[in-house]
Amino acid sequence: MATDNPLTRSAIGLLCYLVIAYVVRLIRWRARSHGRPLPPGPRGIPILGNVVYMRQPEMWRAHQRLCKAYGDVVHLSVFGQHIVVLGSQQAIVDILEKQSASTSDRQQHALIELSGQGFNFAFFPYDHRWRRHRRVFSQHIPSTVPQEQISIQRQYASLFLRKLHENPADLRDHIRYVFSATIVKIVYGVEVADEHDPNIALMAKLLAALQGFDSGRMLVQYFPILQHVPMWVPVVGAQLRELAEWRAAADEVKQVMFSKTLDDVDHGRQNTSVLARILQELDEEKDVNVAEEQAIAKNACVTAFEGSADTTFSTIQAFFLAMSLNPDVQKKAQAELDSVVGPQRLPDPRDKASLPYVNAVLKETLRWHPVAPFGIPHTTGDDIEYRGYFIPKGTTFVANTWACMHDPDVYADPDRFLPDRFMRDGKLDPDVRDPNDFVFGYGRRKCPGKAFAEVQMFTIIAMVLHVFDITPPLDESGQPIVITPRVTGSFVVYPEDCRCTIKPRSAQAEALIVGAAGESSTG
Ligand code: HEM
Repeated sequence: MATDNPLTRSAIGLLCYLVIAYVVRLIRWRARSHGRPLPPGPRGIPILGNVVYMRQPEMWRAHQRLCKAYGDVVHLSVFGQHIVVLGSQQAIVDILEKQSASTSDRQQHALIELSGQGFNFAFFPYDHRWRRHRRVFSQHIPSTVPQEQISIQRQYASLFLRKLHENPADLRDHIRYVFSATIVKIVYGVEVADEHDPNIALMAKLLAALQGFDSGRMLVQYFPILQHVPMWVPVVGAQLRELAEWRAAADEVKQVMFSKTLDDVDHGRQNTSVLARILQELDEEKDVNVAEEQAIAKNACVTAFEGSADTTFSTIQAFFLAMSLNPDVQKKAQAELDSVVGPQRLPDPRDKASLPYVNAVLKETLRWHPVAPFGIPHTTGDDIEYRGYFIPKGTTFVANTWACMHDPDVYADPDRFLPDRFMRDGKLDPDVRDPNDFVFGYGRRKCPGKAFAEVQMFTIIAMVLHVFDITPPLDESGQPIVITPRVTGSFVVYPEDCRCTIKPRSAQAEALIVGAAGESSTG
């Protein structure tokens, strides 16, 4: 008989095992899903699933098309991982806001630790440890921005004006500098002199690592087993070496910046930074695990730096590009500043309520160029139901923030930069969809630096418009170069080209720039 053959017996045994495993899985799935289907979506290819939808240029446009074909809640599967694309405000609010007790988790993968990002609580699972980090962050960078932090933002914004005046061609470096230096001063109390300061170089390494982490090109993200491959293996070995450099950069930043602040505190030097305060409070507290609390403070501070430096850096580049492409908008904002603030002083955050059009410029910048077109994807920690569909625990939600910001039914002509769409009768129109409710994310994971970022970006935009004219860049023969707005990056995006010509609006404006630099104690 054929079954006497041990090979055949093993094959039959394996087959029986597979059939039983399949049936058990099916029964369990039925029990969990109660027969409800997954949301609709395109058919995938074996093993890879719908990977093609997760790796393509301008993925947000591709997802918008996907939602047109299948509806605003679309199921994809990539290497067996469930992904649900959310393509409308309704679906995002229903799932990420209203069910946020279940949908605030993050997908965990080997790359987070391997790339040195294990400290960043933006990537933590939704658990007790995340809550402790987030609480420390929100106590010290609260939603009502303290006056002391506003003053530091203003001081560095003034310095930014002077740097732009002296060397407008280095726009990008100045933007990088102003946001990095401000957060480093607020969080660690460390003064960063200029773009060439070693602290900036240190932080730049960390940001390069974050951008690499985001890029999706690291193979260990998809095949964690590859982390055990020897370094000499082509391609993977080179990636593992790169990851080791990123880890070293993250450890260095954490340690160097922490030690500077600790040294100030230990030697009684004046330091009123977030970290110094936390360390002083810990000194006075009894019954706390100081090492554990210090580790949380260290993580929260570097997370603040990472959360702040790139998002604002990208948004303000988009602002300069938008201004050089839209002279009418610029003139209108300048007219408002002239009439409300006048030529004798610079605007400041207290003018915010009296400058609706400048507010509209900021809103339109955030809408036109959402820096994180998909936010940071959430994951569900429980099986959930939506519109009769079953969404299993562990599903990752990709919320198409970009699509909500470019919905032609909400924003006519969405690719155009039109701050007027937020205005009615000379005031901000409360009935227009507010980009601030989208671009900073959703539910319990919503950006905790939102208020801080809004005040800082408003201050910079208002100050820049008050004293500078921004026009297109010129070529060697003095002719304007026409820039077509395009972005680079994947999960965080940056304008590909934001070159422009920046000149003081008048002699009086120039005096304000120079005078403002005198106000700042830095640089
Ligand atoms: C243009 C400015 C900014 C934008 C557009 C932005 C956007 C975002 C988005 C989309 C998320 C993910 C939210 C979610 O998971 O739903 C996020 C998270 C976060 N942001 Fe921001 N952000 C900005 C500025 C800042 C600043 C200035 C800070 C710090 C001072 C900051 C700190 C953080 C942190 C710590 C998280 C992680 C929150 C968590 O997972 O619990 N962000 N941000």
